[in-house]
Amino acid sequence: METTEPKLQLNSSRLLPRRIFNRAFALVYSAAVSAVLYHHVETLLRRSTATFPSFLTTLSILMSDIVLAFMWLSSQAFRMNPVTTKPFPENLQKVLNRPEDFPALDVFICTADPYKEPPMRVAATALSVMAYDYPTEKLSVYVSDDGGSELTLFALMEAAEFGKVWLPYCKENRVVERCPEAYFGSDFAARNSKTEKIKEMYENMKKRVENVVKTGYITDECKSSEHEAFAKFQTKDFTIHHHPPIIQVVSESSEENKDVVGCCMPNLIYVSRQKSPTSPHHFKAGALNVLLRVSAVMTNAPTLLTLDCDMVSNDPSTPLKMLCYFKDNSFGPNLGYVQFPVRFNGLNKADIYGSEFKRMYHINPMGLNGLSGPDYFGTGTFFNRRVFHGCPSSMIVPEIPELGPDHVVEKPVNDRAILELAHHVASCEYENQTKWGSKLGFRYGSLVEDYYTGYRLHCEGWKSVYCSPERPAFLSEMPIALNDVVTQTKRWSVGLLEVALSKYSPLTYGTRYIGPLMAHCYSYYAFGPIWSLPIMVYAFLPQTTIVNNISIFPKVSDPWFFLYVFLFLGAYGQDYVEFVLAKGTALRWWSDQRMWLVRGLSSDLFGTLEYISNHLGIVARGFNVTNKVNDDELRKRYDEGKFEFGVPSPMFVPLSTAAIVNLGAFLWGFSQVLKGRHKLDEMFVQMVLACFGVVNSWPVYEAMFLRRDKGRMPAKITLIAGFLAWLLFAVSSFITKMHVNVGE
Ligand SMILES: O=c1ccn([C@@H]2O[C@H](COP(=O)(O)OP(=O)(O)O[C@H]3O[C@H](CO)[C@@H](O)[C@H](O)[C@H]3O)[C@@H](O)[C@H]2O)c(=O)[nH]1
Ligand SMILES: [Mn+2]
Repeated sequence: METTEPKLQLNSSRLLPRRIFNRAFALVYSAAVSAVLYHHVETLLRRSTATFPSFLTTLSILMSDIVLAFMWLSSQAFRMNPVTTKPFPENLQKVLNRPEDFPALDVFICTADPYKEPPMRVAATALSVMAYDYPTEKLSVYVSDDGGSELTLFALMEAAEFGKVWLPYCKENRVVERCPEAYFGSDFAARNSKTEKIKEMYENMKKRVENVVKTGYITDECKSSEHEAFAKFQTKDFTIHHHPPIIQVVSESSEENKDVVGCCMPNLIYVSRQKSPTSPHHFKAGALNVLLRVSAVMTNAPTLLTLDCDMVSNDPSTPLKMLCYFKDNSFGPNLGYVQFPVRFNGLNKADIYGSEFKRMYHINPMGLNGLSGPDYFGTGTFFNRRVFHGCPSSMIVPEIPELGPDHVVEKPVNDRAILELAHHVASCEYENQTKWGSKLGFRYGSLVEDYYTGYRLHCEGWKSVYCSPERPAFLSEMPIALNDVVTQTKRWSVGLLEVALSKYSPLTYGTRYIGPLMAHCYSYYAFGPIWSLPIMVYAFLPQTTIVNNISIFPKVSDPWFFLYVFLFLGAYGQDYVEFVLAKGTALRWWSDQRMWLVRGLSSDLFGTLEYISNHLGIVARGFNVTNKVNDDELRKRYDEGKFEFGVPSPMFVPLSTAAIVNLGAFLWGFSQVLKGRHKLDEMFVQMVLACFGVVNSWPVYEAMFLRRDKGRMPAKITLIAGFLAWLLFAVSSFITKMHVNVGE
């Protein structure tokens, strides 16, 4: 009898048992949601004869609850089929044992501003992936520099030199932290003379790079042999917004370029695409498309990895884990990308800004795993290059054969003809009258090009996998000042609305192409900015009515009251349980829900306004790059768990006003109850909401009245917020009195 070799399992998937509970709960909860909506409509019809303010109040509550119900419904799609997966790289090694068996891998790293994104950090990211446990001759790292800065190029040249020592050292000593900064700062760093020597080399290189960044130019003695490379930046009229394409092979994978033990080095290529004030450059998506083309011409690896410049590798075996999916035939040829989670370094204990984004980066992707797969996070993603060339069943032929996914590159990266073509495909005009950005490559039209591209790929029929190994594959950093945080999420809000309200809206186009469940998942994000409406209403309306002695919710003895209790505790309870099951702490959960409220009152609201003004042509769209430089004082305050206000940002006004309004309403209501003028059972729901607002606003009060450090709330914002709160109370009581008088 014929014996077949047992097939080695490359990965396993597990359907989470909680789906049964989720489905049952969704059924019960949807009955409760319908009941409450019915209740509102009924009240509204009854009140249409009542005074205008009370009609308006019920209408606002109804609209808010419709939004909450819609968001709740969309979020259920994530809960129907959660799946986790696990790769088995040890089995893969038995299948692929010769370097030739590995597919080539092109890594894309994007940077855009040497002052917001320190070149040293970009260099560390590049080094951490150059040191992957992967055949070096198969590995190419491309750095896209939208900042068009010689400082970044200088840092990469230094990194390439240091890499010749660092790569063999890592492999010899089986170092896991292959970002030198992380390794030398950790307790795992070996203590011996060789390590000390390498550490000193690293420190010296860091000093050189940081010095150059501080002075802003590269002195002649810093420049090694590559004089001519820097000359490209010194041409007349060179600016960030206007310059020719610059492509520089910093380190070449060749016989001549070896590390200190004689092994081949990976390719490291610097790319700064051409910029011109008259051509749209489509931000990061545009940069990635240039990298797609330049890399196609130079190496054309079938697998790609996209990384933000601040996302260092934390596990050298990640590419093997990725191959456990791409090499597994059961996924079929439709597997488009493998997404690893975004995890963060240096968050404070309570993660005050909810920077972990547990729901977006961890809980929801597990839910998507049981459908067509996770959305694309923009970083930490391995792609099959083929996805950028049309749907799985029919390939779109590119303008020139060298850009096709099957094209074989036969010349070295430094070949003259290759370099010439690479410069050509990195020019501004190249994309005119082509399908790049619409049918080819990363998609244009949204500031969240990652979300949008992933969505369009799913619509074309590609699938994806979310793989979250125990040891984080990558580590990134998050902004630690509130203004930076909400500026980042404001950009996301604008980008999401651009998708939600386009002809590719997940609700319409999505439902047609990816089915209702996936479409709801994508809608949940796309329409996310409308959280702002119910949050604004619930932050101000019940509070204002307390002060005007109007009861707007069922009283405690009313059976409808219990419905409210169930809806509130049910949603919060389920959210809490999921958060804790995803290894969250109660403290971090609290911060997470608070940030949801903060975003509703700042970035979601301002993002919506920005979207509207972009649309009307009042303000130009822009990608505001997140600041990645923080001073020590700010870091210290963050580590102590203090919110950083500091700057007089307009985005702080609504949340400061809400803080004052809630406190005012709560104190006033409480005193009225004590004096017997308010009946507590009639005002109970409103008082609970105001109290909830007060508890959530605690850091705002501290920043307004108790703190003296630089991160406190600017007096200007406190004054404006105080005035607005007063105005709200005054106007509302005027209207109420007027209508009472009219009614009499
Ligand atoms: O014109 C641009 C603007 C940005 N970037 C790069 O894009 C990356 C992300 O920018 P960042 O300012 O860090 O934005 P974040 O909001 O932190 O990034 C998240 O959101 C972005 C979409 O808004 C995604 O592109 C990112 O992958 C995702 O991590 C960085 O490496 C930038 O250098 C460019 O290359 N060109
Ligand atoms: Mn970022």
